[in-house]
Amino acid sequence: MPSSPASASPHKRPPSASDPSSSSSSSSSDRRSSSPKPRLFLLLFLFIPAIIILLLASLLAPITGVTTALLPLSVTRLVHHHHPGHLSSSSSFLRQTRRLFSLHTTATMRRDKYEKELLVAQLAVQRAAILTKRVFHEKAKGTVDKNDKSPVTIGDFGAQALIIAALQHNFPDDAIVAEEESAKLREDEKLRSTVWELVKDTKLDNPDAEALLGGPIRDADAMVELIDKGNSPGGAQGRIWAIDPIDGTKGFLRGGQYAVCLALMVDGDVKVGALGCPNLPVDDAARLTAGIGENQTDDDGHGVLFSAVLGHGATSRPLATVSLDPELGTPISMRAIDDLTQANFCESVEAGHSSHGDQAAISHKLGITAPSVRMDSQAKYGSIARGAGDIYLRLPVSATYQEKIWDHAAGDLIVREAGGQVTDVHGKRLDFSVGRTLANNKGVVAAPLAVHAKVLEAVQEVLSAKL
Ligand SMILES: Nc1ncnc2c1ncn2[C@@H]1O[C@H](COP(=O)(O)O)[C@@H](O)[C@H]1OP(=O)(O)O
Ligand SMILES: [Mg+2]
Repeated sequence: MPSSPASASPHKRPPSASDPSSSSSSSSSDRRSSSPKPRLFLLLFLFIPAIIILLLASLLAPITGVTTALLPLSVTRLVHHHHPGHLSSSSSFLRQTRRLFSLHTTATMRRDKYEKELLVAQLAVQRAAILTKRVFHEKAKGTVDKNDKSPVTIGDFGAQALIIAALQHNFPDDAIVAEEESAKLREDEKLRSTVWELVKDTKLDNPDAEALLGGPIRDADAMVELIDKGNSPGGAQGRIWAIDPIDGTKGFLRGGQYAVCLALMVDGDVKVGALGCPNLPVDDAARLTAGIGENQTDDDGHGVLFSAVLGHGATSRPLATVSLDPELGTPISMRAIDDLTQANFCESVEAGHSSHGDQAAISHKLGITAPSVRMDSQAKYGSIARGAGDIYLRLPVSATYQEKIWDHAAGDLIVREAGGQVTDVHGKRLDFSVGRTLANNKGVVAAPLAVHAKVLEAVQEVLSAKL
């Protein structure tokens, strides 16, 4: 039968030499009732460590990313739980201390997940993608000029303005590297009003999500100013967003693949990436087909959003699903390739962007017989990340061309988080810390981690004369 606690029993057990618990409990209760000094000692025993923890955690906060806002709350709880009535339990104190630290660890992890950044990036990409789709359909109706590059220009400016508006609203101190600058828009009144007509009423159909992005842009002048906020020189320090409002302009025009691309770099390292691909199938299991490069408009319910946060994996979800839950989405991973001869390649449609001849020679060297799938934009990165394709090569054509960071930042992270490796043709990781271009890199070799070295070897053998 369980014995009742000594304090609750009207008949105290007699102290026994063989029963240390009873002797200590009785002596401690005696001490409690007879002398204030031990109480003071215990108070100090609890409060001094609590204060030291507070000071230490405050000092470490800038390094670890722990939000100091949590500290007073935790310490208050700690102190409350240790009023004199509970002072006898040192294990309870240890428990509370552990809880305090675990609270801080959770806070750090939450912060490392870049939850808000991911959510804003996803929603901003989704909203901008709606605008690009509207431009495409206006073009089809003949409302915007079909014969020149104006649909691209309108879509580029409009999407960039909408994304920057969302970033400025949520992270006003962050720098932005974006592809477009507004000079053309300032000169051309007609172009400006066409872009404004589209921008002013492009919104997410979820009012909470739209509010999170800051709602509509005030007026056409504000829109032009926002576009110019994307003029950061980039670099190795601080938080910098990279935007490509429409990557794959040729694909966009031909109803093929294009992507709305957004990534956050912190001190030169990509932490968050979002890629909206309006003309890719929603289904992650659909393998790439030769015809994926054209006539793939979103009319058939296409459109996928890829996202990744460094260290937290990559996901995909339908581009049409607007949600305030950044974790909604299906984890994606690259296809495990046992036999490299069964792999498939994707590459640029434009031979001027990546050497088709070198790619064919590399395929041959690796014993790959399937013809490469040609498609525009970072949709290639998204496609291999979800195992629809396997390998993406970008083989330099020009000795002087420097790849732009906005053409690779989101895709690089999404592939690596899906179990891939991304390097240049020399085997170096892409270096996003040296400005607006990848000045330290040449070309791209993206493949599942397990076969990347083998693919790189073949690339280097084929390119040996040029490297
Ligand atoms: N010579 C080149 N080599 C590699 N990429 C290029 C070259 N010229 C332009 N690009 C860029 O390739 C990207 C499209 O890639 P993809 O062929 O994979 O769709 C575009 O952003 C385009 O940049 P830009 O927009 O400045 O023309
Ligand atoms: Mg681009």
